[in-house]
Amino acid sequence: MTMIINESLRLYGPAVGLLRKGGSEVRLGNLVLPANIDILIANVALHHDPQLWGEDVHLFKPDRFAEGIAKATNYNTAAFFPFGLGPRTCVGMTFATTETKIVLSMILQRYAITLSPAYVHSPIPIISLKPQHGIQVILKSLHSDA
Ligand code: HEM
Repeated sequence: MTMIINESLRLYGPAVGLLRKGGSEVRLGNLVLPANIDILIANVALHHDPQLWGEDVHLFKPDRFAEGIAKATNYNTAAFFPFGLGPRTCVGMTFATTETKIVLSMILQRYAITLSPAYVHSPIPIISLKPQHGIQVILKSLHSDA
């Protein structure tokens, strides 16, 4: 389940970018960032970069994470950060992933889920990334008494 959550966060993480404000002028490789610059770090771009993830970057492949995040990213910390990076990293990260696992386990113990033919794949960033037309699924009870 961890692999599935990580792959979902890679392709469809709710936070598509992080905002930072530069203090003083700083040199980053060939770039000189002036003082007081606003910076948008688009993690969504890095999560979809074929140079980091390979030509199948757009495919949903949880197996990428079979040996953990470090191996999946080739030990590149800046390749995958759905919860941010550094001292302001998301304080709800463990809570959010644990809650997701509990809720998914509870649903999957009771229902088989298939995607409805009505579903239209259209992720859209409106503050956070969300499915523009919702996610229509069909739940089939696994228990005859439910
Ligand atoms: C899948 C769910 C979530 C995602 C993808 C997410 C993502 C993020 C990201 C990208 C940041 C900014 C980190 C940075 O600037 O480096 C952040 C900050 C934060 N998140 Fe989350 N978050 C999630 C759930 C939660 C939950 C459930 C809580 C609270 C229970 C939470 C509380 C916070 C707080 C308080 C901050 C600000 C931390 C700070 O500025 O020091 N988040 N989150």
